[in-house]
Amino acid sequence: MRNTFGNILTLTTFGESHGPAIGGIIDGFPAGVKIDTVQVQQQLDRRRPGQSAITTARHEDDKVQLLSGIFQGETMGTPIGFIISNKDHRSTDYSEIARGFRPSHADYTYQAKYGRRDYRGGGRSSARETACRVVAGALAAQALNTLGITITAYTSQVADIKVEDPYNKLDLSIVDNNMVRCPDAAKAVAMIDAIAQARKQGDTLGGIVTCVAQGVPPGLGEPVFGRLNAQLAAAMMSINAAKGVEIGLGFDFVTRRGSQVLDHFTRLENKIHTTTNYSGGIQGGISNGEDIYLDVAFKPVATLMQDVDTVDLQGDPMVLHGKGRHDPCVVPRAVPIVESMTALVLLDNYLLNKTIHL
Ligand SMILES: Cc1cc2nc3c(=O)[nH]c(=O)nc-3n(C[C@H](O)[C@H](O)[C@H](O)COP(=O)(O)O)c2cc1C
Ligand SMILES: C=C(O[C@@H]1CC(C(=O)O)=C[C@@H](OP(=O)(O)O)[C@H]1O)C(=O)O
Repeated sequence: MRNTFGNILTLTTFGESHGPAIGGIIDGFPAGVKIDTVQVQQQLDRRRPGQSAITTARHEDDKVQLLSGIFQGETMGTPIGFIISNKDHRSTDYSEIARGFRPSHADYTYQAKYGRRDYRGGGRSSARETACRVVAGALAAQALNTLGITITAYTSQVADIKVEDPYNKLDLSIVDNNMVRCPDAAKAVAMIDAIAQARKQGDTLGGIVTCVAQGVPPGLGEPVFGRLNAQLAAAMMSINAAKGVEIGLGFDFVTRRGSQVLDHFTRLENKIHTTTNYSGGIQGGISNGEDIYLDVAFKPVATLMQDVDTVDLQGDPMVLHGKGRHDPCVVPRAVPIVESMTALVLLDNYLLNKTIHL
């Protein structure tokens, strides 16, 4: 199992959902970046379980302990180690799952790959691991902020309830005004209601997180196999339950003619820009200086609070009785995770890029 992300800036994570702790090591982080640890904790609070009526009821305070690499409020250029305790695990919820496989979770594939698995809370396959990405992503975002780069994500769809306005017509400063993290207040109410209803029925919903990175200079990304869009897509698809990524117009390009979707050039304040941004800020795998925006589709959570037919370890039929504390929809908590993965990819590429002209 490869547990490390990145080229120059790397993140290695460890830990299982019901073990004593999770944590990570960030290597290659540049020296001299001022770190606001309160802001790192705030970002973790946006992801933590038990934060609202529409998330898992597992209560973790997710207080991060930064162990190394930061001295007198600044990064040292040395490895940044950190740890987060697991305190509210309830492993008895998983006694049936020890005997059988949840359809569409990772129980069967882990068993097939390793011949064993930590069934408690899904072990390593649990999205609990994403807390580590948020620590690293929050630090990366602070480095990017000093370069004038900002990253904001929000919930743009839950089931069939969709925000129609594009990101640049929305007020992204109000994303956290509601618990589903949707900047369209009316749609947020409908989304929250839909998630609450699904939860009552013991069911779950999917959704989309949209993310925008602003202030990215032209020139980030490796032009062939390491295309910036490929790296972003891989980073997003490494998030639990992510099943699709679109960059710029994405799949909507398919129904347009070339003449309708050219991003024409113009000169603005003595710099070359485009008048539209169908490309989502990336052309030829390289950032072009426009906003980078992308959508990540998340499937409905696999663990249902109802009886589910499955098979046991021998392949004989069995019924799983829905039990435990699970998210009825991952998107409200996926918002800071998508921001974090975007920040890690962009900072990594900034550090990788030797030819960038600023
Ligand atoms: C923020 C977040 C929270 C999640 N919460 C749950 C959960 O409570 N229960 C569950 O079964 N899956 C949950 N998932 C999804 C599983 O972790 C995921 O489905 C599992 O690891 C299998 O991977 P796959 O769906 O990518 O194939 C969550 C995912 C994310 C991103
Ligand atoms: C613990 C977290 O979320 C968990 C993600 C998760 C899964 O299968 O991904 C299953 C649930 O685990 P448990 O049954 O142990 O509570 C969620 O609560 C977290 O995100 O920190």
